[in-house]
Amino acid sequence: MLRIAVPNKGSLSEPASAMLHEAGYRQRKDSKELVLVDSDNQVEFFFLRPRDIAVYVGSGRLDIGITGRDLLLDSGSEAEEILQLGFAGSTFRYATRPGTATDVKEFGGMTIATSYPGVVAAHLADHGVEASVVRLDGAVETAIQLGVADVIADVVETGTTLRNAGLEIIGEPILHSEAVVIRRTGADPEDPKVQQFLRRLQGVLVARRYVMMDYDIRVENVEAAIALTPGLESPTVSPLHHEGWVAVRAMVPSKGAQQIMDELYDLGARAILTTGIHACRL
Ligand SMILES: Nc1ncnc2c1ncn2[C@@H]1O[C@H](COP(=O)(O)OP(=O)(O)OP(=O)(O)O)[C@@H](O)[C@H]1O
Ligand SMILES: O=P(O)(O)OC[C@H]1O[C@H](OP(=O)(O)OP(=O)(O)O)[C@H](O)[C@@H]1O
Ligand SMILES: [Mg+2]
Repeated sequence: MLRIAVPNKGSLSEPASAMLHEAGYRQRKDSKELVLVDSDNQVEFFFLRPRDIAVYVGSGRLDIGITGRDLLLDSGSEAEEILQLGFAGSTFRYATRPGTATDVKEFGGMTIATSYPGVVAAHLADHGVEASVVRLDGAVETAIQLGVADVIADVVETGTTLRNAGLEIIGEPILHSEAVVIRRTGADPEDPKVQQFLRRLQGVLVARRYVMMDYDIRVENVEAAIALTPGLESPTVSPLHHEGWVAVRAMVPSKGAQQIMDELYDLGARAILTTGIHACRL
């Protein structure tokens, strides 16, 4: 049985379970459940604190896990990213009160509060800056107001929390994070159980990002039309009973599908339909 770590709380928890459910796996009904066996699919899910997941996977106790790239890097565990999941996207950045500093290089001798001390210490070392790092569990933005730190380093999504705390961003993002699937560094990349799990999640990603587009078009315009809808490999072009016309079927990114439909219409395509993809294996 494949043993998989899933976040039990926080920003990653709900979208991770939703994605697993879409991929055909059983998910827990009660948020107090810690372990769930999906015998039909031969997997066992362990619902763990997001911050602990890289530790379990890095130790080899669990085969794979879903966590945030920032948490993986901060843990320093012997685990690596094998698939990006496209949710819980954020940047990790420094911020401070206006007037404190304008560049990381000015942080020397200051105190930096963060929930990610591993990431921050490594970043400061890379920039040759000697500063103290104070680890806090959350609500890090308040640390400056309460005099615990001069600078914070924290997750930024919309920037609203920083603005509300009267803080301004300093420098470029320390990293870009999103939810990722991880496994132990050096684990067998060909493991068929892991490969099947990844194909299922990739199927969900594709089903979320693409729609199927069908349309009819005159033969002489088909080349111009398929330039707009090249598909992932190659579009299907089938003859129609109506002479001089063909039917085209191709996957197109759902973002921008309406614009493609407008352009196809202008090219003379008709009966242009898009349908959602429920699941797929490429
Ligand atoms: N506002 C946010 N937008 C996107 N991703 C976020 C946000 N806040 C946290 N994350 C991501 O969630 C993961 C951290 O999960 P964790 O459960 O530790 O914190 P959380 O989601 O802030 O939950 P909580 O603070 O309620 O415990 C990280 O990968 C982080 O990048
Ligand atoms: O840029 P924003 O859209 O404002 O989002 C970023 C905030 O979201 C998270 O906080 P959370 O609500 O999880 O509280 P926490 O600080 O206690 O983790 C994160 O730690 C930031 O504080
Ligand atoms: Mg948080």
